[in-house]
Amino acid sequence: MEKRIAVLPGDGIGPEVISSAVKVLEVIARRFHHSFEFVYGSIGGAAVDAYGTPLPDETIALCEKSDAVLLGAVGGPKWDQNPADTRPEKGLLAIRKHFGLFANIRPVKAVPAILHRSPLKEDLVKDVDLVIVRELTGGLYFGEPSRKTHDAAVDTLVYTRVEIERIVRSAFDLARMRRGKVTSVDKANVLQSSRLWREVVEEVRAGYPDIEVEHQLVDSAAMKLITNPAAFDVIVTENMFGDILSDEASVITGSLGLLPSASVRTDGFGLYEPVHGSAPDVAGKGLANPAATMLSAAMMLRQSFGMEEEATAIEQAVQTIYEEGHCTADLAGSGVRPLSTEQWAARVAEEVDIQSVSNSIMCSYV
Ligand SMILES: NC(=O)C1=CN([C@@H]2O[C@H](COP(=O)(O)OP(=O)(O)OC[C@H]3O[C@@H](n4cnc5c(N)ncnc54)[C@H](O)[C@@H]3O)[C@@H](O)[C@H]2O)C=CC1
Ligand SMILES: CC(C)CC(=O)C(=O)O
Ligand SMILES: [Mg+2]
Repeated sequence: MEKRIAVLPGDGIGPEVISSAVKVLEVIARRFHHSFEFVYGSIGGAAVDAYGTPLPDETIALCEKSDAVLLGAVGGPKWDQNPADTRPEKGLLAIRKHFGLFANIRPVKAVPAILHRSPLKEDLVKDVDLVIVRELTGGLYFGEPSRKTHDAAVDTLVYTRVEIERIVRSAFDLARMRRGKVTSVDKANVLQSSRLWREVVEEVRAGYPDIEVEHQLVDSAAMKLITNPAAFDVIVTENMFGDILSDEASVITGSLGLLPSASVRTDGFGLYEPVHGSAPDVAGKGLANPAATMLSAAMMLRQSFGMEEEATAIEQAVQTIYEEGHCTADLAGSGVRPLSTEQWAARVAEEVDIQSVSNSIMCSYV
C-alpha cells in the first residue's frame, strides 16, 4: 500500500520522538511491503521562527495532500511571552480545528512489564484498560479570550448540541467495541455547558440500551481515576477536562511518555500525536521516551490505513523491549541504566524486524 504521511516534528522533544517513530515506520514499510512517503512540515515555535506564524499555509497544504499526519509536540519557553496569535500552541489548536478533528482518542493501558514504575500500587493499576474520548475542537480552548484590562481577562466556554452529540456518539460506539461502559465527565453542578452536555448524553444513551452509562463530576472523577482506575472503560468529556484528566491518567502507567493519541474525524483522516508536550526540560538530552509517538504511529496505521497487523507489530515490539528490561530515563528506577531515546528506538525497530524473522520461521513449520 502507498501512503503519504505528513510529519510535523514541532518543538522541544518533538523532533527526537518523531525521528524515532519514523524509523520504526520505515521498518514496518519494509517488512510489510508498503511504501510510506514522509513529507515534513513546520508547526509551533519552529514555524513561528521560520514563517512568523505557528501554522503556515504551506503546512496545511502539505497535510491536505497527505493520508494522515504524525505530529510531535509544540511549545517552549522561547515563545512563552509571544502574543496569543504567535504562540506555538495556537498552531496546534488551529490545525485540529482546520481539519475538523473533533475526537481525541487517548487510550491508557497498563504495560505489565513496567507496572512497578507506577507510583500507584501494582494491584491498583494492573487491570487498567481505559480510553479517554476528549472533545477537541470546542469549549474553552476555542472561546473568545480577551485581556479586558491590565487586571481582568476572560475566556468563554461554548458548546453546541451538535458538537456534544457527535463526540458522545463516538464514545458510545467505542464502548460497544469494548466493555460496554461510558463514564461521562462534566461539572453539571456548576456549569450550564455541562448541563447541556449531560442532557445530550441522556438523549444519546436511549439509542444504546446495551451500554452502561454513568455521570461523574470532574473533581471526583479526578480522584476516582487514581483510587480505582480499573473501574473505567470509556470516559467521554469536554476539551479541557479531557486534557487534564489524560495527563493525570498517565501517572497510572508510570510515564507521560507512554500515552499515544489519535485526533480524528469520521472519514478516517487523522492527526496522530503523543499526549505529552514538548518537554523542554529534557529536550536534546536523549532523555525523551519515544513510546507515546511510536504508539500514536501504530494508531495511525490501524485507524487511518486499516493496517491492523502492522499496528500490532509496533505495539508488540514496545511491550517486548520493556519485558527485556530496557527503558528510557523516565522509567528507569534506581539501579537501572536507561537507554537514550535513540538507543531505545533502535531496539524497538530491531524488534519489529526480528518479529518478521521469527514469524517467517514459524510459517515455515506449519
Ligand atoms: N500536544 C502538545 O504539543 C502539547 C504541548 N505542550 C507544551 O509543552 C511545553 C511544556 O509543557 P509541560 O507542562 O512541561 O508538559 P510536558 O508534557 O511537555 O512535560 C511534563 C513533564 O513530563 C515530562 N515528559 C513529557 N513527555 C515526556 C517524554 N516523552 N519522555 C520523558 N519525559 C516526558 C517532561 O520532561 C516534564 O517533566 C509547553 O510549552 C506546553 O504548552 C503541552 C502539552 C501538549
Ligand atoms: C498544548 C495544548 C494546546 C493542548 C494540550 O495540552 C493537549 O492537547 O494535550
Ligand atoms: Mg495536554
